[in-house]
Amino acid sequence: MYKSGFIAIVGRPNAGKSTLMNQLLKEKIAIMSDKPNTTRNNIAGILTKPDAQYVFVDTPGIHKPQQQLGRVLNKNAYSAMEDCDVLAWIVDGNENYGAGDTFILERIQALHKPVILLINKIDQMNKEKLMEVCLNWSKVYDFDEIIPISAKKADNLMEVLKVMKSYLKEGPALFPEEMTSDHDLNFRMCEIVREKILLRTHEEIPHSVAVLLEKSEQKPNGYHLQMLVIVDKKSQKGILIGKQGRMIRSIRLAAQKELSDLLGQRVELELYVRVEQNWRNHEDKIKAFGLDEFDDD
Ligand SMILES: Nc1nc2c(ncn2[C@@H]2O[C@H](COP(=O)(O)OP(=O)(O)OP(=O)(O)O)[C@@H](O)[C@H]2O)c(=O)[nH]1
Repeated sequence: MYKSGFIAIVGRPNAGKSTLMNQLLKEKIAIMSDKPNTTRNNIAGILTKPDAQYVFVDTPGIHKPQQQLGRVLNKNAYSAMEDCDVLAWIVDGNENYGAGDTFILERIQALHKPVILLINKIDQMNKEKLMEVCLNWSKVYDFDEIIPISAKKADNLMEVLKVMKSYLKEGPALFPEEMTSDHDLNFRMCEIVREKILLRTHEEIPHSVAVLLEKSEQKPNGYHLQMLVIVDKKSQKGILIGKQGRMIRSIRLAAQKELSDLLGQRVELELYVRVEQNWRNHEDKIKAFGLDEFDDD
């Protein structure tokens, strides 16, 4: 009996959603960093097995929004939750239950869908601690399943797939077998650049950056890409460029390397930094940068 369906991966920022999805798919679909709210769009990763097709939707970490962008990100996440067959709520086992979890719990309760709790980062816990964490979480909600995992070490992920499958519907594959993501190449290329920025910057900058592809051209000596990096303050532009252009160069070289791997050929990347004052509070700009996936809601 073949099964297929959508699994929304939800959780607080930094819980490990993208790591989990990339591990399950054995391919880098979503970018990762230690900065909260790395993921902005709902990213579908598709895993096709002989007996089932799993369509994972990696949602932006749900959080109390401070800006218009935050509200849009939450809206993207909620929409994925409404459309899925089963919810996988991933939590960082090292973190205590907090206000951010109540926020998610309220949403989950309203949906009446099967919920699998994944207690992540067990590689950082001993057995006693893990037992205590499982017990504490079992009091929070009547979860359909609780599975301790380490997304990073790919620990217990076969069990996760087995359990998820039991909640999928009987039916044919929803996407072609060879497809691993529903995001196009341009999006993935911009995300690679954004990841390199996130890995090198701190505080407000990671949240203030958007990356747009301006031009892509196939030339005899490889692929030429021009990308625009948008920040929301003039001071951030200076930081991103760095002393004698060192920071932007380091971002460019790291991204260029990964882009070459992705495209399987030589890549020449040009980066420009532009200030769009306070863009995260302007709905038209959020839409223009492709971050509002449901702008007709
Ligand atoms: N030790 C350990 N670290 C992990 C594990 N899973 C994820 N991490 C780390 O936790 C951090 C956040 O992981 P992400 O996968 O980007 O988290 P996310 O939930 O997608 O975050 P947002 O995109 O901000 O919502 C990264 O530094 C990961 O390397 C794990 O199983 N063990």
